[in-house]
Amino acid sequence: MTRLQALFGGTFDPVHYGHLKPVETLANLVGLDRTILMPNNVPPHRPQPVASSAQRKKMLELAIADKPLFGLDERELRRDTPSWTSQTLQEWREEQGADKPLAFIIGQDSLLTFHTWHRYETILDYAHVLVCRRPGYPSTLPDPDRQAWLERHLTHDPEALHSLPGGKIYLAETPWYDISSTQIRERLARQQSCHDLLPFAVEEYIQQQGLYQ
Ligand SMILES: Nc1ncnc2c1ncn2[C@@H]1O[C@H](COP(=O)(O)OP(=O)(O)OP(=O)(O)O)[C@@H](O)[C@H]1O
Ligand SMILES: O=C(O)c1ccc[n+]([C@@H]2O[C@H](COP(=O)([O-])O)[C@@H](O)[C@H]2O)c1
Repeated sequence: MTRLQALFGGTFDPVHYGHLKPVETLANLVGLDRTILMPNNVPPHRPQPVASSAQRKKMLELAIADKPLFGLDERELRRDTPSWTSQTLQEWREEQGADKPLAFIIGQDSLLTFHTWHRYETILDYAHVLVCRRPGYPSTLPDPDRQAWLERHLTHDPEALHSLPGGKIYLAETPWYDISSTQIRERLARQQSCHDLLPFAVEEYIQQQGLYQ
């Protein structure tokens, strides 16, 4: 069987356990040997991050140094235009060939805004979308047409993710982590500890760089 490959895109300002831990469970649920974290350079739908692209990349490297499941993809860091996921996945699909099973990982909050993404409807032409649960966000879409769109693409069968190149949405039963980068930035600005929220090496780097003060 061709193995499913997955990219997990994000701003990662900074990376935290709410990114890493659900994806570790997701990997077991669907059979991912490797998950590639992909920091964006110019986030399409939000203000520019506080940390530079180089700092966000370094924090990711520190976070995954002892975790063989994870790799890093720097392709979006090499582009100065908005990091449109549809464009990135189109390029990735062209590199990988038409038949290879590919997936893009998002959290539930991203699924709720997915229909606002640039050329969102093309994303499923290039890859599956794997969704991790996130506390505080509803598990259904508010608009009936969008919910119908979701249901047309849903699969509950991880095998389908390996046997088809793309086109399916899988809602994974991953554990809830009530952690956000915003919460971490705010806590650090108030000199509060973030020990339980992100890897120690990342916290140490943040202190060293004087980030989020
Ligand atoms: N706690 C979490 N549980 C599940 N998914 C998450 C969690 N935090 C982030 N994600 C997902 O990871 C991806 C990258 O998220 P991002 O880097 O924007 O983190 P964030 O914590 O949402 O950041 P910010 O607070 O700055 O908006 C998104 O698809 C998001 O849905
Ligand atoms: O392509 C888009 O229009 C688009 C809009 C919003 C987010 N994204 C991507 O989705 C991923 C998660 O985004 P964020 O803002 O939650 O870090 C990240 O890779 C973004 O580049 C992509």
